Amino acid sequence: MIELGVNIDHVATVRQARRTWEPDPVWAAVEAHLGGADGITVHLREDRRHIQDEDVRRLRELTHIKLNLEMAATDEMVGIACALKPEMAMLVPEGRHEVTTEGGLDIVSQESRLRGVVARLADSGIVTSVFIDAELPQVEAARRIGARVCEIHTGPYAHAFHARGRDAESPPVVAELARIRAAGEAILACGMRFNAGHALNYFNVQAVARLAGVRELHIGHAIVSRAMFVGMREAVREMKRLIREAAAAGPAK
Ligand SMILES: CC(=O)[C@@H](O)[C@H](O)COP(=O)(O)O
Ligand SMILES: NCC(=O)COP(=O)(O)O
Repeated sequence: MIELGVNIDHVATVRQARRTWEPDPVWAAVEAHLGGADGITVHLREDRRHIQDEDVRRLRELTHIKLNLEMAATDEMVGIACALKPEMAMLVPEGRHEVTTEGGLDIVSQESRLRGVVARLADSGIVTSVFIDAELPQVEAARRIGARVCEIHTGPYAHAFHARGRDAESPPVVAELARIRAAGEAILACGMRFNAGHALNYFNVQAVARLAGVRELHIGHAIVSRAMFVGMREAVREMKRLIREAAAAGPAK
C-alpha cells in the first residue's frame, strides 16, 4: 500500500494571513486522518511563514498521527526535532524568497555536515528523510550520510505535466517521470525507502503512484485547495482513491 502524508502547511498560511487562531492546522490534521491520511507533514520554515512551533507541539501533544517534520538542516531545527521527536524528519533546502521549495537538497556539497545532522536525529530515535532531485549522485550521497528515506522532488514532473496541458505522453513529461523512476530504483538498490512529493495533484498523481517501489506520497497544496470546496475528509478520500487505483493497476508498461 502506498501511504499518503497530507501536508497541512497551507491551512496555517490562511491563518497567518490574519495572525489569528483559525483555521487550526491541528484540526485539519485530525480531519485528514479521518479521511484516510496515513500521516501528516508540516514544514516548520525558519521564517515561520505558516506553521508555527506551537502547531508542531500541539500536533504531537493532541494527536497520535504519524508526523513528518520538514525542516532546514540547521542547529535550531535539529534541536526542535530532537525535542518533539516526530516519526520522521525530512531535510529540505530553504530560500528566504522562494514561494515554495524550489529544488532538492544538495547533499553532495555538504556531506560531512549532513552526516552529523542525520546522526543527531538518529540519536533521538528520528528517521531522517532527505528531499532530493532525481539525480543518482544525490541518492548515493543520501546513502553515505545515513539517510533511511529519500523523497524525490516531483516538481519538475508536475510542472512539465501542467505546461504540456496534462498530456502524460508528451516527451518532457515522460522524460521527467523516467528520471524519478531511475532515482527510485537507485534508492531501493541502496536499501532506502522511496518516497515522492511536491506539486502532486489530482491530475498528475497517478503516474507517480504507478512507479515500482514508491512507498509514500506527500501532498499538500492540492489537497488543502480541494478541501476548501469539499472538506478535508473528502479531499483526502479522493486522493487516496486515485492513489489506490493507480497502485492496483501496477507499474506502467
Ligand atoms: C519540501 C516540499 O516539497 C514541500 O513540502 C514544501 O517545502 C512545503 O513547504 P511550503 O508549503 O512552504 O511550500
Ligand atoms: N514534501 C512535499 C509536500 O509535503 C507537499 O508539497 P505540495 O503538495 O504542497 O507541493
